[in-house]
Amino acid sequence: MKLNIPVHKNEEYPAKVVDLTYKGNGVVKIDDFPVFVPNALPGEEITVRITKVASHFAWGRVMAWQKKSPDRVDVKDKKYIQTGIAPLGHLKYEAQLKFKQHQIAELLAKAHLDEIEVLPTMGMDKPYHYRNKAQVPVKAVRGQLETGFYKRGSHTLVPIEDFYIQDPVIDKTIVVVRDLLRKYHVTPYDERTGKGVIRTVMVRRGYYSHEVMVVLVTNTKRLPMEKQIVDGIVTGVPEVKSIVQNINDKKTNRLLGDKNKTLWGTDEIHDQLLGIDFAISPLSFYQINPQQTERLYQTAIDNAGLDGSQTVIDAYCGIGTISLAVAKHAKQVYGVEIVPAAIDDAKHNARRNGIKNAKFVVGKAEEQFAKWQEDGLKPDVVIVDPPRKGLAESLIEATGKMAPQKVIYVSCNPATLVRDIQRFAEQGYHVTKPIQPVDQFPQTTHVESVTVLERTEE
Ligand SMILES: C[S@@+](CC[C@H](N)C(=O)[O-])C[C@H]1O[C@@H](n2cnc3c(N)ncnc32)[C@H](O)[C@@H]1O
Repeated sequence: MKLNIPVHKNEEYPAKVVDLTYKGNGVVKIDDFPVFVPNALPGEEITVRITKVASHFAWGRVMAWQKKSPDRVDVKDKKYIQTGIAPLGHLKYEAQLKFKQHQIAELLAKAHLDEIEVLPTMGMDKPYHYRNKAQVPVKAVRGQLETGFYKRGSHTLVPIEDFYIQDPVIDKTIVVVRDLLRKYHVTPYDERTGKGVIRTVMVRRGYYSHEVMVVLVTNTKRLPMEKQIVDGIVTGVPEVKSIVQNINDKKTNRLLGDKNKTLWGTDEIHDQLLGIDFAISPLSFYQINPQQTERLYQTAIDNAGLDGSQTVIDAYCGIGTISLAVAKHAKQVYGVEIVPAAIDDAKHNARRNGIKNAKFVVGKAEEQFAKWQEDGLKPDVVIVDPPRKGLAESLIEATGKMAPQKVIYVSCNPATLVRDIQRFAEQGYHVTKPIQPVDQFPQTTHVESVTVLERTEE
């Protein structure tokens, strides 16, 4: 069957932007045919040039604006759009927060769940400079060693000094390291030839502790001019507590290798989340935006309604952030997580904080739920914080059988959240409070939220 496609590559059309996708692209319709246009906002009138045509949609680029949205802000630097550091950076922050709230509301409406209310998104007072971790590639650009970020969908490095959404101390640290690598002629890794020394610079900084960790990822066992570079970092970054070499000598897209060598200072740095002290080593997972993580998880914990007598399951517990914070308000907490290293960190952090009523298990949450159910475990509250794909159906069924009074759902994907709300209804659980979105990643399209489900049917 021949498809009737009304647009052609490289042709230009006048168009009105009618929507914004969940990925932050504007949508225009040309004879009802959808065209996705980056950097275009609803209400804008534009001239669009078609860049790519597929069978049911096309991509386009804005060539000119006839009318701009009142929600548009000037992007500080076009590099943030080119690299995808701030894909919503052209939208006013208040409009970003509404965009996130509406995304959940629209998906609920499509599922005929309009009766569930969605609260305004909890945002940040300063929605930039929030990231406590940077992983920047190092490459030769026109013969000079540069640090920066890749252009979207490519391995072309765009040199950047101010990353806008990262802690500025981290940005400064990267420049100090870059200048030392240049000064001592350390060669950047070349992924085509597999030659060169330095691949990536990773920097972490504790939000409360201010402790800085610098990780130099090398393609070689030895870091040339090690002493000079370490001395230069210690002098140039007063808050540094740990300098580590991570060896990654494989031809891979993975950023970090498995082997770490502490070159100076401690093996780990520390920071607090929800009053718990966490040890962070080079390979540990740790929340990227601590201020908003505290608000997101505190919302979840407050809604659990704990008084010290309850048994709580924290599914997809990662390094146990929620479990360890919940432990002081519960009788017993059980955490399950698929990554063994994260569970090691959770146990390590429980011991360091003197927490004895949290038990952590490595495994697939869906399988562990079936085991707990068979063992007769009767949690009062189940907290879930799954990855984007949401919950396995079997986990929802096992939850129904264990019959907790409440399920607190921390979600990073509204589409799977709405699907799972419908599946929970089949088990007798209904949303009893408005959903609370929390902006964990300002300037990006990520949408996090907390939903409270209660057992309303036997
Ligand atoms: C959104 S994160 C939760 C982070 C956690 N609350 C914390 O503070 O560290 C989702 C977690 O689910 C884990 N995960 C993914 N699939 C899983 C599965 N089938 N069973 C258990 N954990 C899984 C991931 O490794 C990740 O740590």
